[in-house]
Amino acid sequence: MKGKKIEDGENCFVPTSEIIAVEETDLNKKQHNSGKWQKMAKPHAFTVYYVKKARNHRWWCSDVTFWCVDEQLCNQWIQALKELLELQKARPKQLLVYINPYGGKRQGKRIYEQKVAPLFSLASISTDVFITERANHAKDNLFEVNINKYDGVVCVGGDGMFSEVMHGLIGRMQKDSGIDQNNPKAPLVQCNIRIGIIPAGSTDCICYSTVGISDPVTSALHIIVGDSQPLDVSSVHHNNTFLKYTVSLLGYGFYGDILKDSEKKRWMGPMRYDYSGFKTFLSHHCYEGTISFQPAKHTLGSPRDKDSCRTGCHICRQSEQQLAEQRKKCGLKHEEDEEEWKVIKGKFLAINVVNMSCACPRSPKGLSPAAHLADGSADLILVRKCSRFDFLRYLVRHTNQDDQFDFSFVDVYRVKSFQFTSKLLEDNESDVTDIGKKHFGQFCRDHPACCCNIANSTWNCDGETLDSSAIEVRVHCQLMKLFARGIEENCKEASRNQSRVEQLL
Ligand SMILES: CCCCCCCCCCCCC/C=C/[C@@H](O)[C@H](CO)NC(=O)CCCCCCCCCCCCCCC
Ligand SMILES: Nc1ncnc2c1ncn2[C@@H]1O[C@H](COP(=O)(O)OP(=O)(O)OP(=O)(O)O)[C@@H](O)[C@H]1O
Ligand SMILES: [Ca+2]
Repeated sequence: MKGKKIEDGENCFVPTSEIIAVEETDLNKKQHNSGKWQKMAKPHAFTVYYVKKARNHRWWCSDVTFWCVDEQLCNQWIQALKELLELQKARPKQLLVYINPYGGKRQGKRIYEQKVAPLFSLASISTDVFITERANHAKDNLFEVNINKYDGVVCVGGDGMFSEVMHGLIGRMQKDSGIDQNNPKAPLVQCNIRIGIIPAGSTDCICYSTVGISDPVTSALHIIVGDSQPLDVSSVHHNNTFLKYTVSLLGYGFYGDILKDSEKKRWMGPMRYDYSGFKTFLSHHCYEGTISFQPAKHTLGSPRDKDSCRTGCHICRQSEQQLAEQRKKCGLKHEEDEEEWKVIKGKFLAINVVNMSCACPRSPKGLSPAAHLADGSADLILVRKCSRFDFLRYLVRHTNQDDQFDFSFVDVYRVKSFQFTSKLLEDNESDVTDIGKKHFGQFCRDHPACCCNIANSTWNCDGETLDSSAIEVRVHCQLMKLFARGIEENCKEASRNQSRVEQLL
């Protein structure tokens, strides 16, 4: 925390919504060796802790101390400011915190204790902290706790840890409402308890894509000020059996293979993804299958838009309204039953379905830069069979300003539902006796010019593997909420203005 002292004739401007706490200042602890206050017999002071916005969406906690000769006046100020803070009704008072001590670089516990807990305590937030001892511990626990006691759930870890907490909360919500998650068409009940993410994982894509930076202090401050960002969630089913929910990447081929290989190298920490990424890139496998999807007609946006989803996004708001109206018109009928399906068959290096941009430190603009957080749609990115060199050109564009969709072998669609069946499965399931067709994969492997793999790939679902390759996916508009506000526009500008105001007043 950086502090400053406001003296005679100076002013400081801080919006109430960005005040973290107000405290009487202990002048015995605080040095007051400047100016006229030194001469004063018994000065009084109070400190206002507030959000300071820096570059690249980073927030930190700053403080300003106000000095005064009159004790009563000082107390009146403290009282008035505390009352103003009480009016900030969206702020959480009681949080349930889950820490994965083994995520990312295994720093979750230290990050929470050193960087986050002091801020929560400054903001008078009470916490029940739970350190996980095994995978799915947090998820299982969420089915048992008295959830109504809390104003939010915080997960300290990576995307996998977030996924656990999300499954716990959404699953609990459906169970309590008698909704069968195995029914792919079931209208899921929205989850109103917000989740906060303290990034301590390997990719931290969900945090990065919803806050703009992967930084524990910034995330803690978004929780403290009570931000709220609705988020689309997609459900994944196989043969009327629920598999998983996803909010970031559902990837087959390249990202599925990276994940599968990297799971054996967990000991390498976040580096495992680069190692397995390089290996998978060299192996250059493609997979054959059939994709069907329903285009998202309710949303105004397109994946090739130049503008991306920002705080208070109007595309998300209007798309959600449009969907609600459609649902009203259709009554009990499933509106998706009426809509057309598009079918695409082919050989793909990667099939990615993303509910958000999937921006992360490795790729600050993400897999689909114009994807929206809460518009009830996902972007389906198909990378068809191409040369290694072309695939590398495609990958490199995730790290620079060039358009990664501007390739003849890349197609992108905005969808509301999606299905995939691998060729291998189609062949095994069909009654065709043609041996050649049944062993298509084998032919491909034997054919030197073809890189199609005999085996299936695996689905990477927010960093977890799925057991089935044939899946059915549905986007559920704004199914849950995060303690975040999306990416703020002109962040640099905002921070420059704030400091200018502070200097001027
Ligand atoms: C030449 C450089 C090209 C760099 C291309 C970078 C593209 C990076 C795109 C990242 C997208 C992340 C999507 C988020 C997925 C999360 O739900 C999930 C769980 O945390 N993370 C991963 O699956 C973890 C996925 C990790 C992916 C790492 C990919 C690394 C690729 C390296 C390819 C090297 C080729 C070099 C050839 C000389
Ligand atoms: N105590 C624990 N022991 C082992 N595994 C755990 C424990 N707690 C949680 N997990 C599991 O660890 C997995 C990975 O955790 P996490 O997402 O935090 O880190 P990561 O995989 O390094 O990061 P990212 O998902 O951002 O790539 C999660 O799927 C979670 O279920
Ligand atoms: Ca979306």
